[in-house]
Amino acid sequence: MIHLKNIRKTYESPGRVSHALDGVDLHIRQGEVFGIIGRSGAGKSTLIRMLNLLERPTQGEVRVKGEDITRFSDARLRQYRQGVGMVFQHFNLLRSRTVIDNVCFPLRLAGMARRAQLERAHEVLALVGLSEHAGKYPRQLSGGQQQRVGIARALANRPELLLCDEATSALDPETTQSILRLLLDINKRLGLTIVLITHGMDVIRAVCDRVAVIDAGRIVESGDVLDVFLHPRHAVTQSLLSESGVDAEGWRDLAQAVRGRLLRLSFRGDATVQPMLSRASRELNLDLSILQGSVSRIKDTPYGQLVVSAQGAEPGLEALAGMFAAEGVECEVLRP
Ligand SMILES: Nc1ncnc2c1ncn2[C@@H]1O[C@H](COP(=O)(O)OP(=O)(O)OP(=O)(O)O)[C@@H](O)[C@H]1O
Repeated sequence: MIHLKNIRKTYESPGRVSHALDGVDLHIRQGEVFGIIGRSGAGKSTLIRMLNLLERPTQGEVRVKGEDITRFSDARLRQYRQGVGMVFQHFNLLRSRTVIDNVCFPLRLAGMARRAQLERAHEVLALVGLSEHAGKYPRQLSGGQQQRVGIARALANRPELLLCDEATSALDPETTQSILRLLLDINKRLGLTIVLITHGMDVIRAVCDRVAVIDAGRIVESGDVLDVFLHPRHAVTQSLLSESGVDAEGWRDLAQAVRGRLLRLSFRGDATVQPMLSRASRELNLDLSILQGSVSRIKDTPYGQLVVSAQGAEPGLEALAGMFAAEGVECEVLRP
């Protein structure tokens, strides 16, 4: 659906040139939830704003359904932007307008008649669970409710693409989860494509299908969220994961203290709940001990990773990898 090709964005101020984006290539598929994660100043906001041209690239193409939107006329761009909703970290609601008027705002800009505006606004308020708050002012609502208004406003014009600029960063953990559930529900029910930026891996894990990690204006790693969580390659990805409690390397401190072969096992889906360790121990006559492990979910898919030491006779050790492979478990030898 969206292809970013060799995007560069340079900001120049007296005595300083800043390369906010430095040759970004990215492909976002129709109907997916795509996450862009990186540290502060990495270029996330600049990147997401390329998708509705709130920022224009210094160089490169932003292709949406085959067309380079950087070449659109002003009128064409206005029309394109009506098909793109945006949700902001600090909600950006009009404080002096009621909830319903905030949601009507983009519909009014699009030239819709007042009656139709109200009808559509009530529809999207129902979708985000705020029907009974239509006549209130933003200050009368909690942060989570205000963000729901922001989402309703972004959906009013029936966009095909929803951009979320740190949409949950100003919210507490519980409210964050409820907003993320709402975004997932919208993605499934309306089939719209969602692109979000965040600095938290928990957000990526909860809602994204695919992820790109950005650092100093470059995409340093990208792929299916499961693959990136199970096999992070870049140091930035590894440290972002370890900050969110997914530490793939913690076993190293214990490795000296145990004997035997060290294996890293990666499970996904049904394999996560199979009693494979006890079976391997029983059938191959091995002693297995766990040095590190985690089991969690990415969207609806359970996944897990274990580091185990295996001790026993050579034939049993040799058969172990094959037994795991037959069950769809990846087995990596960390120490022979
Ligand atoms: N209008 C601007 N003028 C000059 N430099 C800018 C401008 N906007 C962004 N930058 C610079 O571009 C780089 C990327 O900024 P950007 O806001 O995209 O990062 P970010 O990853 O979204 O950071 P944060 O998480 O802190 O919002 C930074 O070095 C920033 O200082």
